[in-house]
Amino acid sequence: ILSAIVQTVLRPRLKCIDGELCLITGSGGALGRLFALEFAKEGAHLVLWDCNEEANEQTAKLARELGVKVHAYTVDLSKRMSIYETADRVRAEVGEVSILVNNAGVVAGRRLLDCPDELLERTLLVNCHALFWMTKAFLPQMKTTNHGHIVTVASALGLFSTACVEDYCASKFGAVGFHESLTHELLAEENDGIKTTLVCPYIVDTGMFAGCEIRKELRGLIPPLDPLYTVQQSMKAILAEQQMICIPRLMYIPFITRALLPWEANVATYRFMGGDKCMLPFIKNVELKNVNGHVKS
Ligand SMILES: NC(=O)C1=CN([C@@H]2O[C@H](COP(=O)(O)OP(=O)(O)OC[C@H]3O[C@@H](n4cnc5c(N)ncnc54)[C@H](OP(=O)(O)O)[C@@H]3O)[C@@H](O)[C@H]2O)C=CC1
Ligand SMILES: CC1=C(/C=C/C(C)=C/C=C/C(C)=C/C=O)C(C)(C)CCC1
Repeated sequence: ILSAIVQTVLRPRLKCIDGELCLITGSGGALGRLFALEFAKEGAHLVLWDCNEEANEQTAKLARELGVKVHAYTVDLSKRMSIYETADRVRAEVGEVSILVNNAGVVAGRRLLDCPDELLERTLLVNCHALFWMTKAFLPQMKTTNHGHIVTVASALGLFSTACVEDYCASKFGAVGFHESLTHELLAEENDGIKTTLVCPYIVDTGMFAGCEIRKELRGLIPPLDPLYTVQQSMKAILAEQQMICIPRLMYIPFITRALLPWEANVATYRFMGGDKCMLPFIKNVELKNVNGHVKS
């Protein structure tokens, strides 16, 4: 506890990652692209994985302009063999990855009973199962050198839940459990040179949860996060080798009260803050998008 207090009060030393090889999944997306650019600014060479080739190439182009080596791969993270085959290619064509940022994520955005099974399954495959295959592919080499870092971009919804995003909450609670168990394993085996960081943001203004909102009066108090701010806070935590970060810090409160308060008290708080129905406008948005082919505000 004392060490945690000292680390909070004093500015922690940030590690140098110049020349390290960093793999980022979902690097064609909003947060993935910003992670790529922040890691590039720190001098890390990049391996970029995304299913969206065009968006990924755009990220690669932006990162190359910062003077680092970048290799982009098109991969479907919902397919185990696609992950293993691409990992083999990375090892043969680029080298050994020492920083792994598991950032790619999806959400069905439909009510459970209206949602095709495949869409629910995809959320678990991309947000949770892929963590197993990525770790199995890249941890062995990190273990041989006792050096590396595995970052899991989960969510505040991996620490507490809300209504109508069962697929997403299940996958992100899974990601949090995976991260914690892996961290304990590395510590128990004294692989103390391999660090882990869990990133748990609240709504980020990237469009992924467009429309998701809490009670109007409270929106000023807990506004959606700026994507760059989210990534910069995450970077600080990663470079400080911090085990976990909630963004904003306020998100530690529902995480703690979930365990501390009786269920009914949590339900009352959700109702009061508009946390109970926050996903309904988001789901409406997805519905409109599916009907019209574009998102309406
Ligand atoms: N935005 C938010 O409010 C929050 C997001 N997060 C988490 O942050 C992470 C990044 O989110 P964000 O940047 O907003 O999302 P984006 O949708 O902008 O980026 C996700 C990227 O992952 C790609 N991707 C999706 N499925 C696959 C797949 N099967 N194989 C390979 N790549 C895939 C997407 O491609 P395509 O676009 O083609 O689908 C996209 O480029 C996610 O894990 C998300 O859960 C956490 C908290 C809040
Ligand atoms: C449930 C709940 C809240 C709302 C949380 C929301 C709206 C979270 C959205 C997170 C997202 C979209 C994460 C994506 O990964 C409050 C008001 C904070 C506190 C009361 C309980």
